[in-house]
Amino acid sequence: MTGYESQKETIKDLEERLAYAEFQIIEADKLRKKLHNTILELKGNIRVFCRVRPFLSDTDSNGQEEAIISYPSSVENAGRGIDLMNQGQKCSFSYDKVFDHSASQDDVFVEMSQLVQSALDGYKVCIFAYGQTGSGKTYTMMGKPGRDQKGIIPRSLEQIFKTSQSLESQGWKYCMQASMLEIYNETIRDLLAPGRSSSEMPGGKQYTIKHDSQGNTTVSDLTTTNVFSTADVTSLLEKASHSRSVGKTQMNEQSSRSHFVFTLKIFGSNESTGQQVQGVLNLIDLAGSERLTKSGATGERLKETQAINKSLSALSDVIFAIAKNDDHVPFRNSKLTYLLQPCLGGDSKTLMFVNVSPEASSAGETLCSLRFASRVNACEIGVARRQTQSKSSSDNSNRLSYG
Ligand SMILES: Nc1ncnc2c1ncn2[C@@H]1O[C@H](COP(=O)(O)OP(=O)(O)OP(=O)(O)O)[C@@H](O)[C@H]1O
Repeated sequence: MTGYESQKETIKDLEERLAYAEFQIIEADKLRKKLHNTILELKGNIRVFCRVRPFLSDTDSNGQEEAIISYPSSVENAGRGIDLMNQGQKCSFSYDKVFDHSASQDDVFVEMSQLVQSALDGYKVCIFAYGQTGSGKTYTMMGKPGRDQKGIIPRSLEQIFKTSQSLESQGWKYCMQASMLEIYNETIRDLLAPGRSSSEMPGGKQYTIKHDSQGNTTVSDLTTTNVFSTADVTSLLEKASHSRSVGKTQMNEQSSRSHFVFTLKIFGSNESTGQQVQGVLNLIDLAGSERLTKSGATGERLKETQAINKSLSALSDVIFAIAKNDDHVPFRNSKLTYLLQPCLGGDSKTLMFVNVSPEASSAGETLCSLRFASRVNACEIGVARRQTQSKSSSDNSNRLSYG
């Protein structure tokens, strides 16, 4: 064999190996999606992760804080159980995952990156953080500046953009639209409205929540912005955070007094297979649940606290109605529950974080949060459906189908 022929042979061999490797990647990706969906279906739709905040230096200045939280050592509850001592009694709970005070932002995100990924596959995904004021919801969802401190929202967006780029080699093209709103005193505020200041609302805007027959949610007059990179979303998040209503209570100086809802709509199409997908990622930082007596709120703050408590109790009414399989679920009793209706009552993949504080002074609040989370964990809301459309079906009809 001549040198030329042997080189040709080598190239052919390499090409065959490359084609096989590409085939294996596609097959592995299909398997990943299938396994992930099977796991979610087996687990039911609303999953619950619990995260315990570390003691903060000003709450444990002498290192003398009494430990009220411990973790069961049994093998079956490892990483899933949490025990709380309240008024001399031990209360035990278990969830899909429990993160102790030492869990890093990275440890937390690793556990949910597959869930985030499924928004790109055409699912509706909803992740929300619930818990007492100062228990770490904003830290979990948004995080702090610095690579290691970034929370779920920036990490999810980084992953979505990175993965969407890598899927380009398989023929996928994605278009993404972001919107951000807050619900403050039962009123929706558009955090990306041009020229918006925290004290004034753009006139004439209605912000009416609507769900269509396919479970897609829109809020009228809400600003939606096309985003092409993590940097685009980061600058929108900065804009939104300036607009957010932040007040001061005795519980947490930087306490967020509103529910914050970040929505990323994802439209994907594959030129080679003709497939189209439409996914949604909802990331929600709820306002803190707190008792009126404990927060020391008066005047405007008291009104805010009452509105927050009303919408959080509407959330628990909805969850309890779903858990009991009631015919009527009172989604319309608050803006928050009506907005979340497709996530709570339908076909999306929903994960709730219950954030808890470790201090003995918060034991009562922690017990309430853990009990609520157990009810949420027991809810089965149906099977998540992927919103996808193939080219052949689009020839006959313009509607998206679920599959
Ligand atoms: N896992 C953690 N590691 C380190 N610091 C944390 C952690 N969780 C929370 N913190 C810190 O605790 C404080 C309160 O947390 P955070 O603001 O996230 O609470 P929150 O539940 O969002 O409160 P609110 O309901 O008032 O918005 C912040 O200073 C935050 O940085």
